[in-house]
Amino acid sequence: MPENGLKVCPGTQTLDSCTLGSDEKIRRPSSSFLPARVTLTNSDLARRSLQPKSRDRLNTFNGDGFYKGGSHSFKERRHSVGGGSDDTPGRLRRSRSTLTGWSSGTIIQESPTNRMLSGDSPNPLLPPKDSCLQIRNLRSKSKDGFGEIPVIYIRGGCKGYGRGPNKKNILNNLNMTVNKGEIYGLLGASGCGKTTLLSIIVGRRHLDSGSLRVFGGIPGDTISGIPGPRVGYMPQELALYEEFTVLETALYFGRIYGMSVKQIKLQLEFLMSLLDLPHDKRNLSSFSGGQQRRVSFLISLLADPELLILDEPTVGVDPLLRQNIWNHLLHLASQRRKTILITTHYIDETKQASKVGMLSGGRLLAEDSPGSLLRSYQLDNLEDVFLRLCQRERDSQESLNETKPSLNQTQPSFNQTQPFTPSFASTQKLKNDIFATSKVVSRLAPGLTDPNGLDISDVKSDLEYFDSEMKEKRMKDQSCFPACPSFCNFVALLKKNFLKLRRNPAMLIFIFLLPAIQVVFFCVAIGQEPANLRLGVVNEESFNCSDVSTGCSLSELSCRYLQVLETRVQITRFDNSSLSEDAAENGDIWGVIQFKANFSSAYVARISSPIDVDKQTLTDSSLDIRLDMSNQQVALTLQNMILQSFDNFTKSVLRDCSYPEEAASLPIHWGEPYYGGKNPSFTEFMAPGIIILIIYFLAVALTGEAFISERSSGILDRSWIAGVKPSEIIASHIVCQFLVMLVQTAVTLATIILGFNIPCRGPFGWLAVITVLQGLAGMSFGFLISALCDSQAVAMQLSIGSFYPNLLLSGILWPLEGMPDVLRQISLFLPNTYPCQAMRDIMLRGWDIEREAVYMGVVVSLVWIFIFLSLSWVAVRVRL
Ligand SMILES: Nc1ncnc2c1ncn2[C@@H]1O[C@H](COP(=O)(O)OP(=O)(O)OP(=O)(O)O)[C@@H](O)[C@H]1O
Repeated sequence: MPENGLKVCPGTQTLDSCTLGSDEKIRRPSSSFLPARVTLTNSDLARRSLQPKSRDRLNTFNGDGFYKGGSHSFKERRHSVGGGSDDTPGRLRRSRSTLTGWSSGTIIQESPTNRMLSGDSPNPLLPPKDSCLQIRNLRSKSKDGFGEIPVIYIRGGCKGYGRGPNKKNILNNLNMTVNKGEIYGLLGASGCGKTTLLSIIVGRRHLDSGSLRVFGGIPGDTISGIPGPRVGYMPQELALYEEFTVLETALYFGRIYGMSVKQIKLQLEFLMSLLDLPHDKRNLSSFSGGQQRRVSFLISLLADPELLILDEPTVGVDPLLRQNIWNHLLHLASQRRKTILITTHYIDETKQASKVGMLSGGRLLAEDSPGSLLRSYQLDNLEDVFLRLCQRERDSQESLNETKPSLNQTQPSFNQTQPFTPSFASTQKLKNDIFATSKVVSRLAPGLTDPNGLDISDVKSDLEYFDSEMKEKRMKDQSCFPACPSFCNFVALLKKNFLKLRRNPAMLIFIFLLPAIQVVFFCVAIGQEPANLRLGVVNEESFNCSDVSTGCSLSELSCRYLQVLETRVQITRFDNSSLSEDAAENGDIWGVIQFKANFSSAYVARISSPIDVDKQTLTDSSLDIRLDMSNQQVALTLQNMILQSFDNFTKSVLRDCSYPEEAASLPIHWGEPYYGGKNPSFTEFMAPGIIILIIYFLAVALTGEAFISERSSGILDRSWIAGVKPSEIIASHIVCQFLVMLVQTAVTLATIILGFNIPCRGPFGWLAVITVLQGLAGMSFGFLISALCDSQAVAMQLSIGSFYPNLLLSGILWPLEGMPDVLRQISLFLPNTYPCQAMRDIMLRGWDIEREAVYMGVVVSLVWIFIFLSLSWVAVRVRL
């Protein structure tokens, strides 16, 4: 969008942008700097378009008389002084306005507050003069003290929601001027775009097209002071931490505004008395709705801002207090020259405003002082004026629909979304008149070519002037600006984060103990050898085994073997194989061992002379075993027990008969393992992965909603408008979470290593470092999720969605060597894979940091932290 040019809102017809009605007034927005502005009726314009050129003298007047003048640049206007008022004529200002010469126009005069001399009265509550805040509070007055630039200046502002055919235009070529010291009451039906407009002014949203300047700068540009303490914003929602007291809330926002604790407390005392708020230490959650609204209002006043933007501040406030609030606003505007933009549904209260803007159909139907509006429409109250304007809009819209159906067909979304589309013409003839008028106007003033009724050259020069002023100020203030607020904001955010944790001690203890609790569950429930497994036995040699042989006795050896086996499994004896099979098929036992009637003699023959035995002897000396293999872990454990028991049984027989034990063993010798014990447990294999999993995903869960609740409650917006930056939010969360994570890591490692004797053969320090880094990676991922998601449900789904790939592919549950090659390569890029292997190598192999596998665990964790934080920062910046 060209900043200095004006264009018609996308999806809006050119003619729609004109502010003319059939007998409506034409305002000249470009003459917003003038004390006296002129509005013309449509008939005036039409008449003028037919007048000979020589009669179109350009005159400026203020209600009493005319000032004949031509075109002057904006800089010339800065030298103008005084102005007219509603009731009393003031001194004249020179103007370049090309339309001020039409004598039949209605005069829109400057409000009394607008005529006040420049310069704020000294405020004892303001931060000290040497603070950065003070330097940021740029005076909107020009160097020579005259001709202040407007505080809010919007020309041709367009804003819509949605895309393509679903796009809803909310603001359509809106022009608005709010001058210093004015109370500007913004009126409009619910849903007409008031909040949208306010959020654009404070820099939370951006115009699709058109120009906006606040304090002469573009919101978001640090030198404009927005976001920052120059603006006090009260949103419609509460947008406060309900678990905080009023003082804590004030301290949080006050620090962001750069105020000292003393200043905050001083200001708080005054504002609490003004707003009749209770001086107790209750949390805001126990305040009534009206009291909460007043606290919200208090926060917007806290830094004594130059510009107050109040979105329905008097909702839920009793009439007496409402009048108090208005009295204070009037005092701020008249005595302190504060500028106040206020939306309200109580139309009547805006009669106290210096100017009222009536928003409908995306633009201001009228923008004038209440007195002028009442006089112009000859009505008693503003509500009737508003209704009259809306009714007129509706009528003209209907007549336009009747006469020009094709116009609507081309703009379906426009008409659907804007019931009170402004009436510029009710017939084609009228439209032609207006275009003819525009042509005359452009002949009179060469810069005026925009059929929307805007003097493009005026707007262009205004914007150029603002920009040059801002450039000058930026150069002057550069030295102090960047450093100071960041530290103040960081401290404020950090204190707020810790306070939030402290406010909920039960939750804090739970957060600290949760990893330990999970580790205990893991160590107790997972990795232990299955016990009390039931095995059926059909022993044809001896059913009861009443007489178990000992020493070198070689009879009833089956009973001797079962005696060894019984120490590890539960044995159930069956008379015959059909009964045991039934039990196994019913799931009562995990398997059946069957001995032949001549097992002992056949087995002795087999081990005595293994080469000479016949096939029958081999069969009779074998144990017939069938297992239920449905549970691999149980089946493998049983196989292992049966084999080990048989090995022990054979060795004991050979030993008792004075034969070498090894004679019956497989000719394999298992040496000392390089790493780990001879009988490694599944727990040891799983422990490193479990530590990572617990720490990483607890961090994801704890930070995954960090921004979401703050964003949905409007607190994030409010903090941002107060001057907080995304990097500060992230940094404060990192510090806070880091300390929480240190405690979690200490508790987890102590539980697993000291509590459950899981060995850590390598350097404990590096184990702790990788654990903490994994927690930070999880925290950063949580930030990313919360920056991307609007709702907690979506964030939860994303967290769970990421949990399973990490669990299954990172080698936590199963060795990477068991995966297909491609998947193994992919899994190496996951944030937990290398760190898990590194921890396993430290704990079980005892490796140190010089090993590649270990330092890769550190490096990969750091890389993922960087990636997640960078993406979070981008996401927060884009979405904040
Ligand atoms: N983020 C958004 N996405 C889509 N539409 C939106 C969004 N925010 C607001 N709107 C729509 O824009 C229109 C103007 O909303 P806005 O909140 O500005 O109205 P309002 O005049 O402040 O209303 P009220 O007086 O009830 O607070 C409404 O129709 C609203 O539904």
